Amino acid sequence: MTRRLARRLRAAFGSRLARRQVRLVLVVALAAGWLLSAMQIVIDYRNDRRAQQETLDQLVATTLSTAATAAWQLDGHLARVMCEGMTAHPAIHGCRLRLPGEILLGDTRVDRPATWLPFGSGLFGGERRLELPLHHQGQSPIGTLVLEISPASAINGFATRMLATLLTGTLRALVLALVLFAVFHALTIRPISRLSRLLDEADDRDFAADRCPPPRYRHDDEILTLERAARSLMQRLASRVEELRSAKQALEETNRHQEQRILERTLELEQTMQAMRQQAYSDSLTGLDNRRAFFEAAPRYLEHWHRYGERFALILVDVDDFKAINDRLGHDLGDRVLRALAELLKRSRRQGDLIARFGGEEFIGLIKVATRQEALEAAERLRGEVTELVVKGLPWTLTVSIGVTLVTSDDTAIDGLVTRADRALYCAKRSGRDRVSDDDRRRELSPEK
Ligand SMILES: Nc1nc2c(ncn2[C@@H]2O[C@H](COP(=O)(O)OP(=O)(O)OP(=O)(O)O)[C@@H](O)[C@H]2O)c(=O)[nH]1
Repeated sequence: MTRRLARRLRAAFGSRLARRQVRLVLVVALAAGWLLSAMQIVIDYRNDRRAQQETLDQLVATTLSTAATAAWQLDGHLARVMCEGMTAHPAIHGCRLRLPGEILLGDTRVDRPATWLPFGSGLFGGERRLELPLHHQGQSPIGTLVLEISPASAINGFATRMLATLLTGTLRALVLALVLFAVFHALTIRPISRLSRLLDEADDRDFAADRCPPPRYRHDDEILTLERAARSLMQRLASRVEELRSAKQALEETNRHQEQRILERTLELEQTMQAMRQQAYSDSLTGLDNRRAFFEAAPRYLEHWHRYGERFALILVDVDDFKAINDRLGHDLGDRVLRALAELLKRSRRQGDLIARFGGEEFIGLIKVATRQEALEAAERLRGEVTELVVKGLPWTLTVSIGVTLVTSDDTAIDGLVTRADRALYCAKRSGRDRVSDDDRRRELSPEK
């Protein structure tokens, strides 16, 4: 219960608008309350003074004849009773009946409480003394009635009433402020606070799905209009956000699709380039590297020689009388012979060797060897294996001539090596074919047939 009340109070006074309104309402209500109290006090003061004066006048008027009788008859008892009656009035604190010759027939004084209102004497006049001459049947004065008047009790009474008026005025102002605040709060602050909370806390998806309940507000006024306008604005915003979200998703989907297509295209391109590279660097008939591939790769072999001291020999292998195979047995058989020879070269190739079709019926190779002798032996072995090749449709033994040259430290370009090997090959051909020749000795190494 207490917690609920505390929550309600927090909700009521939590907003800045509410706090500002409390201050304003308090100031206005207190100012109005105190103004009304001040007016009431002024009226009260005037009435009080008039009433007091009238009472005093009446008292004096009714007492004067009694005082005159007491003075005429020199009746001290009557004078005392009269004086005691006079001092019973709160404004009179002294009463004296004085006969000529300063003889006192009656003298009564009472103590009055002091006044605590600082400006009381100014408002009600200070203490004063009334000396009223007493006459009997129109004769010269037979005595004097002396009254000492004090405004203390009037001032105190007035002050007490003034305080009560101020207190009730303040209380009334506070109650009024509370009522005004409650009304303002119910009419404006609460719906505005709810609306601002609703706008603050709701998610755009809530607005899009119309999941936000409207604030409980039933008055058809500007606040309701504001709430409707805010709701419609938020709904429009929410639908725009939704559109943007879908557009973003569609864009991301398209991007993914495009990336996928780019990847596929790149792969296709790479495969095409690989195929083109393959075509550009390999011989379509035999599958060996072609002349271009050989000339691009060969410099690396020379570099190896110079950097690591690895030794190589260049060999040129040329089919003997190949024209005769073509002319007599047909071009297709010629092709088959070239393919069979290429297969043999591939089989006998060791790791690190570079073998290529140099052109026509000529093959070239950079083979790893330790010495010139080893190079010649390898060439010789190859030549022997060629003679054992069986090619279907070829009625005679296939032979090749091989030119060999060793790579030396002076060789910086592959062209010079090819020229040397070609010279050795020419030498082998001229010496009768089916033999190996090296460029140094310029003679065939194969036994004479
Ligand atoms: N079938 C076929 N023949 C080719 C190919 N390339 C070149 N030729 C033929 O190879 C033959 C080479 O003949 P030549 O240069 O006279 O050489 P050869 O007849 O072997 O004579 P030597 O080399 O002196 O023994 C020519 O007839 C070319 O047409 C090819 O790819 N396929």
